Amino acid sequence: MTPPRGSGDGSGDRYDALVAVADEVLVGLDFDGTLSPIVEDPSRAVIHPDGPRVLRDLAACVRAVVVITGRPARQVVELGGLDAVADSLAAGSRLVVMGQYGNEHWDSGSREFRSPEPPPGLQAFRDELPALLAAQDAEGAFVEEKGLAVAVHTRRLPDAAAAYARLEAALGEAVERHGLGLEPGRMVLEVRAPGMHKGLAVHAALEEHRAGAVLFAGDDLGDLEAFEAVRGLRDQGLPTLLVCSGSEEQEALAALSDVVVDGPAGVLGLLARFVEDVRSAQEG
Ligand SMILES: O=P(O)(O)OC[C@H]1O[C@H](O[C@H]2O[C@H](CO)[C@@H](O)[C@H](O)[C@H]2O)[C@H](O)[C@@H](O)[C@@H]1O
Repeated sequence: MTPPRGSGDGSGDRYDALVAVADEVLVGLDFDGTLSPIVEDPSRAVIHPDGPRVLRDLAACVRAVVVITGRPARQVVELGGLDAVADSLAAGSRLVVMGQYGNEHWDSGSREFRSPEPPPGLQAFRDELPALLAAQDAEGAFVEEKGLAVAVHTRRLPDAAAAYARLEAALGEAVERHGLGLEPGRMVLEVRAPGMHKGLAVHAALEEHRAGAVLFAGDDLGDLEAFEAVRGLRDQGLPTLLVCSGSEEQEALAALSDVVVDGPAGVLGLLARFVEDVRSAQEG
């Protein structure tokens, strides 16, 4: 099989190794910037048009497809049209969402949402936030309420990068005072409970689905721990493939990746091709 476009040293072999053990593969996918194109308004970040079909076909040939996202699980099910995808799944397919960096859970079988209580300290931080934004000349920042977290977006401010830099320092100090964690992302600073991250979510998913191989795709800093976890699994001998959904805005994952593709369209193109290659291998 031809290695995927943009592949670096050894990535063609890694891709082929995953095709060969497809029914053991856990596919972990970030949502924003990986399955849905980045837009200014987070409530409008719907899945790429090819997403539902590719997720359905992929789920039919791997152990499980797990969307591992910073978003609330309920929001990703809505923005991804995942209830409809779940309705269309072949018997035995598994589609899962691990929301809020692995703190929340939804799956295509039960369709139930599980979520813990918000972290202590979050309400006190919320109360302080308007004054913090005003002190940094960032009153216009969009504040996204996530239940277990609060995300401060600078994308729509006149000088988004400068506002981001000012807020990163100020929010960092407040977050520490309230015993919370700061998650930096693409023009977003998220305040949430410390402890959980996507690397732990990858390990939990691997165990839950008894998977023996991993493909993970992401685009942003919140995916770093997942990339590191997958590289650790590779060192232990598991077949793995790391896919970066490339953008000019965030390049941190490219050096850790086996394949860099062009945004969500590129990720879904690679996954569709993976499905085709698995089907060909099974037929022939
Ligand atoms: O883990 P993810 O699925 O990548 O979620 C991380 C954050 O994504 C969202 O923000 C990003 O997407 C927005 C819509 O395209 C964009 O406007 C924003 O600039 C991006 O950072 C989401 O709104 C956050 O809650 C997530 O934490």
